[in-house]
Amino acid sequence: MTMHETAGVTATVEGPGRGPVVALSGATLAYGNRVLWRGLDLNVEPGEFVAVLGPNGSGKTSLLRVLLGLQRLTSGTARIAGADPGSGNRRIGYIPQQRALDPALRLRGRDLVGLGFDGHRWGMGIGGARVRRQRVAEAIEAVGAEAFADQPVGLLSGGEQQRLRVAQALVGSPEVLLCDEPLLSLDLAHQRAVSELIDRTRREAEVAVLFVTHEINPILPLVDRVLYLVDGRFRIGPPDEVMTSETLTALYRTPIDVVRVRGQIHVVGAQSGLCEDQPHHHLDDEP
Ligand SMILES: Nc1ncnc2c1ncn2[C@@H]1O[C@H](COP(=O)(O)OP(=O)(O)OP(=O)(O)O)[C@@H](O)[C@H]1O
Repeated sequence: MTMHETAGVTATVEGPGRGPVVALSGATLAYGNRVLWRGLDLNVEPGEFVAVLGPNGSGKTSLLRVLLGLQRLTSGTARIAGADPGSGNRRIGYIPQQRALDPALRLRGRDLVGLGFDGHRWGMGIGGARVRRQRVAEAIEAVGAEAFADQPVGLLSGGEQQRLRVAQALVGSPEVLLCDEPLLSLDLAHQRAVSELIDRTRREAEVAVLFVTHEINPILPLVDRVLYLVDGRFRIGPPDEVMTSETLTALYRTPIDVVRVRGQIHVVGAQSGLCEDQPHHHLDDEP
């Protein structure tokens, strides 16, 4: 797999000090009486990598849905890529939670990736079509998908489909990347490769990344800040501040131990469904 080339990602950067790419202020989301999160203030700067953690049902995907304009806040405000959610989607790359595509889907992988480019400002004149083809090819190469890019996507494995989704999200040179558990169903080599691609993209093109995950360890070195959601409450801060026994005990309101072993974080608690209860590596694994 060749992951050394960036997926032709050169987001339009309006210069230093252009302000947060994602801005939530006093944001509250409730379904009926159930409050997922309340009073959330979060600014994500260009190039910043924010991991969104929390147990099942804590509202991680709902946060991405708010930013995509698919779900209205109950109160507070949200802005993304300089616009209200739902109106600036061309500047947003989105990697949805893995869902197997219909096996009968005849669309080729290359065309799936191309959908991520369409609506782009270059339009579809002769030059535009050439640029589109080139950018799609670069994105496919960046995720190591050349070997299967011309096959119907419905026949590909879950991991192959997922790599094409990553390429689709990056091909339009987004300003912000919203990722919903993008490493799920990828083997370890491709987890590393996709993480590195996202990391390189955000550094080179100053793309802000919001990365929903149940497992922080594969991305721990990349994370600038963690947003940890639990039962309507949240904490935001660098991993060293949030991923501590004290902070998570306060957040879960039940005793939690955060153990660091060989550079990895393991969260241990009596309550089932904790964020890190299924680490990729056991504590006695070799590093
Ligand atoms: N439109 C809706 N109406 C009512 N409840 C909803 C709606 N959308 C989501 N929910 C509920 O809100 C809760 C949060 O869902 P969400 O998918 O955001 O959680 P999550 O943190 O991403 O969970 P997981 O880790 O399981 O993916 C869930 O209990 C879900 O059933």
